[in-house]
Amino acid sequence: MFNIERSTLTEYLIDQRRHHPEATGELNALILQVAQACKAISRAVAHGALADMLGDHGSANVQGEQQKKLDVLADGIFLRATHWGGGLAGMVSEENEAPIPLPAGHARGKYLLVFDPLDGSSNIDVNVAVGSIFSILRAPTPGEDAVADDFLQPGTRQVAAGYAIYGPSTMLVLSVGTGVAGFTFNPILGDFFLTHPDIRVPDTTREFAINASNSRFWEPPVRRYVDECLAGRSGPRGADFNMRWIASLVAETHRILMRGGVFLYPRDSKDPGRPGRLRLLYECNPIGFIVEQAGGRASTARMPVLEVEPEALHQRIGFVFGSRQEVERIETYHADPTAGLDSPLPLFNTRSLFSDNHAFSQ
Ligand SMILES: O=P(O)(O)OC[C@H]1O[C@](O)(COP(=O)(O)O)[C@@H](O)[C@@H]1O
Ligand SMILES: [Mg+2]
Ligand SMILES: [Mg+2]
Repeated sequence: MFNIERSTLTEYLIDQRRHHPEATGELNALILQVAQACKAISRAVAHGALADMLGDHGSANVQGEQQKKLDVLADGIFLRATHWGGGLAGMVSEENEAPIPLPAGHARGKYLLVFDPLDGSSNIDVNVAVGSIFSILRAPTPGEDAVADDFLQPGTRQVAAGYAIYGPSTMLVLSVGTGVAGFTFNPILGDFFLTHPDIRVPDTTREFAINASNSRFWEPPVRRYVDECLAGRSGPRGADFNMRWIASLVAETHRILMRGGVFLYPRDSKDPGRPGRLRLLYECNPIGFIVEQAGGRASTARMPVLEVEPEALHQRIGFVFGSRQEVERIETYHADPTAGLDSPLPLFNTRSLFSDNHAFSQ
């Protein structure tokens, strides 16, 4: 049961470092500090009401969202676990408007850390899985304090990204750019062990995730996509679809990595000041990096999300990711909202993007 024959996270990182003979070990040290933070947050989440962890903190963050006690605690844990480490030139968190100042009189490193310390906050009080998300970028001026503009790098430049999920078991899912590996936390040994060595997102799926309460604000291509899924076997897709909505991005991501699926939190007209719900730098980019490294696709529905040039630290954006064929279909609908509508049969019969739809052509 202790699985000590499996690689630990540390062993995995040392092994990955062999691909980079010039590496100093700073990246590995930083990832291990993040993992340390996730262990501490996992304990806090697990103790729940016993440790007075539930409920509101009574404050609002920079985005005007009510902070939960665990949002604030997890933010502090991330900060303390990483800011003395030496590898960092700066850090940005969901919970802080500006980059968090690093301790004075301490050498600056070559990496930037961007994180969502507690994702899925609305689920804390109802005991549903939550998580933490992180992204690591190179500092444009290593050795010096980073400024806000230094963090505005497209997701393609991420060196590493990952998330921890605090569910029935705690897991860390990580990519250092060589695929995706999943580690399960052994609370008795206090370490993460490699349990999912090469996670791949299946190309096809019959499961989608979207917050349907926003449907009146959706754009026509999203409405069309969902309508076609809901139409099931008798509709143009010729297959029944299942639906999930957990309202924890990490939990949705984990499900999609484990068994496929497609997730949409698209651009909508709910709040004109917010083109989308999720934040580019510490939600969409790290999750997009993981998903693409696992062979899936991550998009704004109009372009690959990792290619977006960020404009602000807390920028929101439409986000669609998961099984490649479904994301490509949604992108096609956005590029041409009437694609295939004039001639219902040919689109679904040809050996094209939609050629997986055997049932309809039968
Ligand atoms: O409540 P909604 O609109 O369904 O939004 C759910 C989304 O909001 C989030 O909880 C936002 O993240 P935070 O909890 O870190 O603010 C995502 O995890 C989730 O996908
Ligand atoms: Mg979040
Ligand atoms: Mg959060």
